Amino acid sequence: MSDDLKKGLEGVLVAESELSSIDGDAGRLIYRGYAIEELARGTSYEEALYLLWNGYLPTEDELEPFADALMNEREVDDTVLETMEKLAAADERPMAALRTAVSMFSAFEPESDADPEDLDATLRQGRRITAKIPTALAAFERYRIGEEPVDPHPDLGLAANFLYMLTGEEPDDVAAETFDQALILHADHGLNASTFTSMVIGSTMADIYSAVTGGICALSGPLHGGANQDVMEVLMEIDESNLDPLDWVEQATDEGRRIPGFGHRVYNVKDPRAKILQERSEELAAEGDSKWYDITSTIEEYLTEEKGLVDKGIAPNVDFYSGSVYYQLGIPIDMYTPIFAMSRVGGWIAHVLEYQDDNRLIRPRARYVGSEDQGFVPLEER
Ligand SMILES: CC(=O)SCCNC(=O)CCNC(=O)[C@H](O)C(C)(C)COP(=O)(O)OP(=O)(O)OC[C@H]1O[C@@H](n2cnc3c(N)ncnc32)[C@H](O)[C@@H]1OP(=O)(O)O
Ligand SMILES: O=C([O-])CC(=O)C(=O)O
Repeated sequence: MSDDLKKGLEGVLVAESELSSIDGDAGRLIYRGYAIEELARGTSYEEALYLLWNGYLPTEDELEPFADALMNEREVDDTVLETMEKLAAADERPMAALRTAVSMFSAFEPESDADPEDLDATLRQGRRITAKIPTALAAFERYRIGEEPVDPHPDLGLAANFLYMLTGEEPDDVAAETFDQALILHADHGLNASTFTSMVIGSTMADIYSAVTGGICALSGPLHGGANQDVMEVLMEIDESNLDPLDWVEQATDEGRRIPGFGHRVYNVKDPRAKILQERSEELAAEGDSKWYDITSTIEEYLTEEKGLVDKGIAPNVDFYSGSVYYQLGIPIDMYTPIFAMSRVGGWIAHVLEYQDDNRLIRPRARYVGSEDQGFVPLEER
């Protein structure tokens, strides 16, 4: 037994996986052997899900029933909708509402009595969760703006349907394709903190609802999925400060503030997903308001080149450009992290199933550095 302390489990190997691989020095990400760039440009989120869950890219004949099954399971029980309405009225945060919604879905799971070792049943349960998350989230947003939820659209895939349920209007092709691509880019990423959380929960053979709920909790933090919202808030803070963006960043870094959307445990170079999202952000900017793209790219250039962060291995991560993309799609800022969850649920489910297929309880240890002998004193004598 090694006594080496690996704070934050950095570099600790805990599992084998065929799902995704990251080369942090080359800035390369693959899902099951396919480069993320090819998947982002050539597939839909449904195809990426199929790939992660089944191990290969589907044919058209395989994709159709898979996408239909997802469509048929989009509706959520009225009790969930009523809860979304109450949480919206209580000004709850969308990420917390989503956490509650997923936990509630299990009450309406038709296969709730399935044997935990029946991994086919777990996958069907996971598919139901994945199908319902956009519906619950969009309903929450509708209630928040004083509108009724919009029923799922019978002809739209997961990405376009979410935008439709959010706004009540069918998105144009650019919006639907950009959002679909963002979902593909966020679907999996090795043993990141939220996926590992789901795996730890899954390793106890707890149900997939618990594992996904735990993943949502871990994703919500600012060091992980919460950073995409923080990036947009920083951009707005810069805009409202009336300072030159570079003066603002100079001041922030001098004060020791961490710039959200920068830095990564695995990448020492720019995240390949950030490159793709940057392209999307630039394209959207060319058609509309270029302000957010301009501020973001100016900050990147300044931090990486002039401040030398790139030499320290600190570069833009996936969250750096997703904010300006979502903003230009008209998505409310506090929905950015829930959208990340809407996509990453695919990876959580895939990793839990892969791990449970050859399960061993995850249980590390801590080095005890407390006192060995305090000398016990009964309550009345303390
Ligand atoms: C989807 C995702 O989860 S991607 C990550 C999203 N999170 C963010 O964007 C938040 C900002 N980034 C960070 O806080 C970090 O880079 C993390 C948490 C992502 C990775 O952290 P770790 O691998 O644990 O690195 P750690 O926190 O030890 O930082 C290492 C060094 O880089 C510096 N650093 C890391 N990120 C940043 C940043 N965004 N801005 C400035 N400096 C940074 C740290 O100050 C530290 O410097 P030091 O050694 O001189 O003290
Ligand atoms: O891998 C990580 O640690 C964080 C990340 O980029 C992700 O989860 O997409």
